[in-house]
Amino acid sequence: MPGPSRKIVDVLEGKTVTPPPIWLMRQAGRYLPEYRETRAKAGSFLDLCYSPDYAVEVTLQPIRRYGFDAAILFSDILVIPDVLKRNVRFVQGEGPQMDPIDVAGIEKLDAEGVLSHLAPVLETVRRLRRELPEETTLLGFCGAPWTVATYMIAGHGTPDQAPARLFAYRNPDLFLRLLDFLADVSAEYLIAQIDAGADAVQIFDSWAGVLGEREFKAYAVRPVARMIRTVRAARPGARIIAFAKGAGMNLRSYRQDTDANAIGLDWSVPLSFAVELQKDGPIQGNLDPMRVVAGGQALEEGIDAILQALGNGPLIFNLGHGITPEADPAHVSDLVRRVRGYMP
Ligand SMILES: Cc1c2[nH]c(c1CCC(=O)O)Cc1[nH]c(c(CCC(=O)O)c1C)Cc1[nH]c(c(CCC(=O)O)c1C)Cc1[nH]c(c(C)c1CCC(=O)O)C2
Repeated sequence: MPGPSRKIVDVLEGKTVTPPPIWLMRQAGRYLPEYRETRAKAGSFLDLCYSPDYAVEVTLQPIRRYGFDAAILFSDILVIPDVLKRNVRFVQGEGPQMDPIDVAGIEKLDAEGVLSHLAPVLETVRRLRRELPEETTLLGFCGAPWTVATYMIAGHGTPDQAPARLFAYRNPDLFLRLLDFLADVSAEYLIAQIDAGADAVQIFDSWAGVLGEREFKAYAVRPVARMIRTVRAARPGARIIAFAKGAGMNLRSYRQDTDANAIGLDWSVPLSFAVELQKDGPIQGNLDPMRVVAGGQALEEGIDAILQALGNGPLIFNLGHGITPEADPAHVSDLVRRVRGYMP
């Protein structure tokens, strides 16, 4: 029996859908008053991630408001270090923190019990697939090994991930083992999300842009390729979006090297280069989130430039990174209306 038609699934399988389907990275978040209200009730941010009732609710909020073509599971990439017992906490106004890991800590990492600790997140995925409209794609996700490792090594966010880069130069073999470990744990997590009902998954490599050429191959491409190989070996046909933020020219062979179905583009990727990348397959992106904050002409011009350059090929309309808390929800309505009104 053929399943329901989901536009983002169609694009991931190589089709051109006109107008292009749309969702936004961080579409559930602090720019929405209803999110802030649920967040206040839930306790800590991790409590929100591990409570299926609240996590389902905040995932659905932007779908109800805007009718996006995809819902993305509400969780965080840092649940992986959390279940690896790194003592993750989200301090209001300071971003995420955890116990920094050292050589001895890496040698002691143990994947035992990881999936059972993530059971509430998988329960959220199952409930979402039941509650979402048939035509809405459900996206699961996780962080890429490099990006997750940067937080594990520094113990917090940094402007350029100097601690992880330095650690990798000083301990190259151990660092590769850490990335392989994270790749294998994360692949199992993605397989479990797919089994729970995710139609596709996105791998977020938010810090790919701080890597030199050789390090990009070793720390961004290789572990993500390993993850995708593992997921596809277990679940043939699994649909995967890989988003390597700030990767620039390194994106040229990223799709081929990782075997992702679609690649995500940040707003610094020139549209002329995006056109080249789209010749090899589906792309996702790449509106500057600040255009959504600005609204008006800045928003309209940014949308139109993307639609003109990329709207007649396989495109998932999205931002070039997550929407920010300052964004006006009314500007998001304007964005959705304009993309849906596109006629080639
Ligand atoms: C690097 C990264 C993280 N988390 C994530 C990434 C990769 C994407 C990116 O680069 O933005 C991914 C993420 N984080 C969140 C989602 C949920 C789904 C969605 O709506 O996109 C997703 C997909 C919720 C969240 N994750 C976080 C929030 C805000 C927490 C709050 O409500 O107080 C949300 C809605 C917290 C978080 N989580 C993280 C940071 C650095 C922060 C603090 C910065 C901030 O506060 O915005 C780690």
